[in-house]
Amino acid sequence: MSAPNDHEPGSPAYLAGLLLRNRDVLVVGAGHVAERRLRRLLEVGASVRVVAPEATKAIAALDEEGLVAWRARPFVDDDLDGAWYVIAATDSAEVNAAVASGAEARHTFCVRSDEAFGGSAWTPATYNVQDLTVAVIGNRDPQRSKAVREAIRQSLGDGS
Ligand SMILES: C[C@@]1(CC(=O)O)c2cc3[nH]c(cc4nc(cc5[nH]c(cc(n2)[C@H]1CCC(=O)O)[C@@](C)(CC(=O)O)[C@@H]5CCC(=O)O)C(CC(=O)O)=C4CCC(=O)O)c(CCC(=O)O)c3CC(=O)O
Ligand SMILES: NC(=O)C1=CN([C@@H]2O[C@H](COP(=O)(O)OP(=O)(O)OC[C@H]3O[C@@H](n4cnc5c(N)ncnc54)[C@H](O)[C@@H]3O)[C@@H](O)[C@H]2O)C=CC1
Repeated sequence: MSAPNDHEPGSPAYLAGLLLRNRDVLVVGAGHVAERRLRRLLEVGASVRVVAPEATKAIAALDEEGLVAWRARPFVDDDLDGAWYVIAATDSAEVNAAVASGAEARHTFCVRSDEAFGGSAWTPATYNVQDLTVAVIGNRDPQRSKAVREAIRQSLGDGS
């Protein structure tokens, strides 16, 4: 399946602060990448549905606690209905492509975790200090984005 976008590498992302509180967010896949993103989505109050046959212990525990709604089965296209934002984080390129193309058809922003240009959004390296959120997006170099975030964290100090 071809990538729905045709960005040039290096084309900048338009950074928007999504207000996801109580908004439906779909996470497809429940492995370690999904787990990292879920934490952040829950911090901002999103209403998260997870679809995956298998989940990490931490995600299964969040489901038990009622903090996310996990459907223990493979993705189907209808799962995308109603979602404001989608994360495709399965270990199958085919499934991630199907998620991204279904989201594209619905004009719903979607991160494709295994192929940057196959989706319509990227996840920044982020942290919060008081009422400030710092987010860094690079060009497919997450380690660099992480390092820049840490440099900003140090320059601000934890409490400022
Ligand atoms: C394009 C983007 C789209 C997106 O997924 O949103 C993307 C894409 C890809 N990442 C890959 C690999 C890894 N990414 C991480 C980690 C992070 N990745 C994040 C963001 C982004 N990753 C977006 C770009 C943002 C930017 O460039 O600024 C962070 C910042 C945010 C977050 O994930 O929360 C978070 C660090 C934050 C933190 O820790 O705080 C690790 C480390 C780990 O997992 O421990 C690895 C393992 C290897 C390694 O270390 O490089 C692969 C290859 C996958 C494969 O091999 O198949 C692709 C696919 C591709 O580039 O096409
Ligand atoms: N963007 C990023 O930051 C990173 C991306 N990756 C990429 O993300 C992918 C996922 O990585 P991990 O979370 O480590 O994988 P993992 O193997 O821990 O988890 C994969 C998940 O996908 C689910 N899954 C498989 N088939 C499915 C289907 N048909 N429908 C719904 N869910 C399905 C599995 O049940 C499991 O929950 C990797 O293949 C890699 O390409 C890896 C590291 C970082």
